[in-house]
Formats: sequence, structure tokens, C-alpha cells
Amino acid sequence: MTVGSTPEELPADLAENARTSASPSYWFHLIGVFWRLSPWKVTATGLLSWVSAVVPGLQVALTAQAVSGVAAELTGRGQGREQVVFAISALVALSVTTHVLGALQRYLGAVLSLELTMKISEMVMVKGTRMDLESYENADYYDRLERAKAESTSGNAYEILKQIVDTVASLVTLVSISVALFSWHPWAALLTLVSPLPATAVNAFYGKREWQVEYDRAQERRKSFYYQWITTSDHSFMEIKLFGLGPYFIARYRELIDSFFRVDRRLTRRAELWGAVVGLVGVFGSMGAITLAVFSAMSSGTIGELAGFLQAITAVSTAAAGLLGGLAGLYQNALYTGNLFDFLTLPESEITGGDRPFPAELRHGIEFRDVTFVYPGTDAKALDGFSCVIPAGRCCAIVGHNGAGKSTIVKLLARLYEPTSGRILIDGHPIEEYDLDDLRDNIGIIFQDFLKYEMTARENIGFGRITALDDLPRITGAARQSGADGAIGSLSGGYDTQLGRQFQDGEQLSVGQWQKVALARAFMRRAPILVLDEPTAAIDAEAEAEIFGRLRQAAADATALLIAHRFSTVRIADKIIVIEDGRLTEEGTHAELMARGGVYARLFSLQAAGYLDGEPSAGAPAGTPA
Ligand SMILES: Nc1ncnc2c1ncn2[C@@H]1O[C@H](COP(=O)(O)OP(=O)(O)OP(=O)(O)O)[C@@H](O)[C@H]1O
Repeated sequence: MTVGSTPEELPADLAENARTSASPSYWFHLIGVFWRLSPWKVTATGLLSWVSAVVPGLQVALTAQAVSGVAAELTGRGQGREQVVFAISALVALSVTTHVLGALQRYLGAVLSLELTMKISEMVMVKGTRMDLESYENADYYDRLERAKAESTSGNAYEILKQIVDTVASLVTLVSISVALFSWHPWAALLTLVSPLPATAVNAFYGKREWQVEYDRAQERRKSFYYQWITTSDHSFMEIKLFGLGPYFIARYRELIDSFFRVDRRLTRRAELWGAVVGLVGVFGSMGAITLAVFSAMSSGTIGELAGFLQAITAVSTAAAGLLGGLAGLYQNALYTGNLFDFLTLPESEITGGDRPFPAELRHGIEFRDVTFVYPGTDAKALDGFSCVIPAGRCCAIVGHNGAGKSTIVKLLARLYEPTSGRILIDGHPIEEYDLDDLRDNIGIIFQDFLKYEMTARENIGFGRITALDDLPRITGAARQSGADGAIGSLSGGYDTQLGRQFQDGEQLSVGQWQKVALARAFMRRAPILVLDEPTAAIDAEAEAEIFGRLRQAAADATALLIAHRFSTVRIADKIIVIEDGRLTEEGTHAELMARGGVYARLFSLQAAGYLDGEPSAGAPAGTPA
């Protein structure tokens, strides 16, 4: 670190970043990323820059030589003409070379910057896919992700490479010019070299303050993005419009942005004020150096050296400012990219599997044995000693009130979380013994909040088995099973129609039609375990009956788990499990549970009465109409 606080004086997470960026391993890691990107471009950028860096020193010496030649010629003290011709020719050659090298350097820089931005954005995406679900339910993770995403496109990482190269180049320039300057006038040279120091220190100080402000506001920044998103997305448009919420969200957004603006303006004002005041030291320093050089030339008559000196002053202040500014910039950018590497080095999903291959067909089924689960960061048990058996090849339905724990069962089965205690067995073997990719490959799940991919209908279904994305007969077959084929058939481009409204030529489906497409995706998977979490909530009752008729055929061999609130769906299941407060309270067939007259019978009768517009009758007997 060049300026500012030590890591120990900073807040904990900020200190962590400062510590990270101060460690040699961070720099090796960073340079490793550049190097892997393109070794020859990185080498060429460095070499071009460092070769160009000696040019100002040569220019100063040649200018002095040319002016000395002119003076000699004018005073008739020697053969100045040859000296002038040589110096001018060399200066012309140098200028042309610098021009060409500069163009090459800019081209390489631009390409490297683009490549680095692409590479880092991809690294952030890859990392995002390797995290576990718990991370995505944690605000701290989103803050880190937000900072990393901002960094991935900010160009700060490339700036670091450029600053490393430029800092070394400025050093080369300074050394090459200083050789001449110190031999001509040491005090003027020293004054020239140190005068840019104070302004650079002020710059670095405020650079760090800016970074700290942005770092601390990650959560607020996300809120502002959220307000922007909610007022401009198709997903929320109708509700925002009809409830008249637009002005409310815009006011919240403005409030946040105004508070950012006030802080940023204050910081900019202070930075500019102090920069201007302290920058005067630099101005007086350079003027002092010029004065010294002029008086020295008057007394010694070395007019060529004076000319060289005057030219050198600008070159030296540029190089010194470049060197110190480069170091300060490196520090600041390292803090910023610290956010990026902080995210990229987060611990990834700890859920791992064994090496047991998944059976092509289940023989016994799935068993939850005394499973308890507490979501990270909470105390309440989402599942509390839950036990049940889902027999192989059967369709099992889970019913229960909101928040009873139904979706949690699915998340544990997909190993998105690990049970806090208890075991899940598949065909008698603990689930964690199975190869994780193999397990997920053999489960077809459609969640309650399924995805609507703004892509073609073919892709929306084909994503159920990505390796069969080109298998149109399989895709159309899955669409027929889910009943999505009718809606897709009436789209202008059939299966190749872009769905949704976000991109050009997109055609919108109804919520129920989207749900049928999502169901087709599940059928496309042809997995031995099929899990449908609220699969038909938006589908009309007639279509639902049809789909479930086909589900029994389509997934005849599959072990199916069905979560539903609509009891007309549930009654087709071979086995129904009732869950309350994370515990199994009843299980059996529809007829058995109705006969028992418990929770299921009461809920079923409530719904049936709703359909018939009659009075609910608790504990209604089996066969109550649905
Ligand atoms: N990510 C989470 N973090 C903390 N608690 C959670 C999380 N997800 C669910 N819960 C809690 O766990 C309990 C069970 O939730 P779950 O989603 O399994 O219920 P559900 O039966 O599927 O409900 P619904 O019928 O409304 O979908 C609830 O009390 C819920 O508040």
C-alpha cells in the first residue's frame, strides 16, 4: 500500500480486501490471469511500452544537441551544421518510430482489454454456477456478487495490467531523462522530480475514499437496481401499472440516487479542492526548477542544455506523475479488483457425491428416514423428523398447508441442501453415495417458480435434456404429453418461435401455456425420478385431468413425486402423504385417507364443497366428488 490506512485500521471486510490485494499471491494470481489470456500480447505490450519509454530521454539529449549545434553555428565557435543535421534526422526517426509503436500499443491494449473483460465476465458466470443454493438465499452473497459483476465489466482489471506496464515505463523514462538532468543541474533535477509528489498523494487518498464509499453502498446500489428492474420489466409491468406503484418506486429510487449523488459530489469537491491547493506545490516546484536552469545557463552559457532542460521538465513531470499516479492507481484498482477476486475465491458448493452409479430403474424407491432440516441462518425446523417411503414406479403426492415443508423435501432430494439430521435413501443406499451429476441427471424436476426462458419453444422444452436439443421428435413428443403442442402449433414459427416479449419477434404465451411448456421440459428428461412441484396450478381443470392421464402413461416406470394444492390432481396418486409443520401426519390412498376422516379428508371436502358451491363437511366419506 502506498498511502492511507493499514489493513488493521479499516473495517473488517474492507481490511480483508486490502490484505488480499497487498499479498504477493494476489498479484501472481492477477498476472497469471493476464498471462493465460494471451502470453504474446502481454509480452508485446510490455516490450513496446518499455522501448517507447526511453524515447523522451533521447529526445531531450537530441534537442540539447540540436540547439548547441545552432548556437555553435551562430557564434561561429565550431562545426554545428553536421551536429544539427544528425540531431534533427534522429529526432524525425524517433518521432516516426514512437508514432508507429504508439498505434501498435493502443491496438494491443484495446484487444487485451476486450478479451480480459470477456474472460472475467465468464469467470464470474462460471463461479455463479458452482455456488450452492444457500449462497443464493444470502444477502451478503448478493452484495459480493454485485460488486464482482460491476468489476467484471469496469475494465479495472485491464487498468491494473496497463498501470503495471506504465509504471515501469515511467520509471524507465525518469531514469533516462534524469541521467542528462542530473549531469546538467542536480538541484533543478531534484526539484523537478519531487514536485508532483504531493498532488499524487492527495489523488491516491481520495481514490481510496471513493472506493470505500462504493464498497459500503453495495446493498443500496442493489436496491436501486431492483427499483429500476421492477418498473421496467414485463414480469411486473401489469401489477405496477394497475396498482399505480410506478411513482412510489421511482421516488424510492430517486431518494437513493440523490443520497449517492450528495456523497459523491462532496467527495469530488474535496478531492478537486485539495488537489488544486496541493497541486500548487508542483507548479511552484517546476517554476523553481526552470528558474534555476535559466540562471545556470546564463552564467555558464550552455544554451543547448537549457533547451534540453526546458523540454525535460514537461517530460519529467509527466513521467513522475505517471509513476506515482500509476502506483496510487495500482493500489486503488487492486482494492476494486479485490472485490472480484474476493468473489472468485469464495468457497464453492460443499455438497459432493460418491461414486455409486445411479440405477437405470429404481427397484425399491426413495425413503426419507427421520429427516430434520433447519435452513441456514434460521432456528425453525422446516422438516422435523420427517419419514416416508415413495415406492419405486409409483406416483406419490404430497399435500399440506403453505410452509408445511413440501418444497423443502424436493430441495433435499435434489441435494440442493443436506439434511441437518436423518437420512435419505434411494434403493436402500444413502443419497450421498451416488455420483452427484449422475443423481441430478436422473431426476426431472419442475419447480413451482419454473423458468420461462426467453428463447425458442424448441429450446424451452429441449433444455430438459440438453444433449437431445436437436432431437425434434423427442421434443414434440414431450410437448404432446404435456399438452403444450396445441399452443406451440399456433405460434407463427412453430417450435422455432421465440417465446416471451423481451427479444425481437417474441410471441407471448399464457401462464398456463408456459406451465405446459415447463411440464414438457420435465417429460423431455425421461428420468427415472420425476418431481413436479405445483405442476398444474395455472392449468385449467380439464387440461389438468388430461395431462395427468398422460403422465401415468408417459412416466409409467418413473417414480413420481407430485406436490399439489388441487385435490383433484392429488387423488390420482398411488399414495398420498400429508405433511404438517415438517412432519408426516397421514399417508395412504385417497380412499384410505377419506375413510380415515383426518386432515386430508377435511381439506378435500373443503375444496370439493368449493367446487359444488356447497357447505364444507369435515371428515366427509370416501368418494366425495371433486
Ligand atoms: N430459503 C429459506 N430460508 C429460510 N427458511 C425457508 C426457506 N425456504 C423455506 N423456508 C421455510 O421453511 C418452511 C417450509 O417451507 P417450504 O417452502 O418447504 O413450504 P411448502 O410446504 O413448500 O409451502 P408452499 O405450499 O407455500 O409452497 C417454511 O416455514 C418456510 O418459511
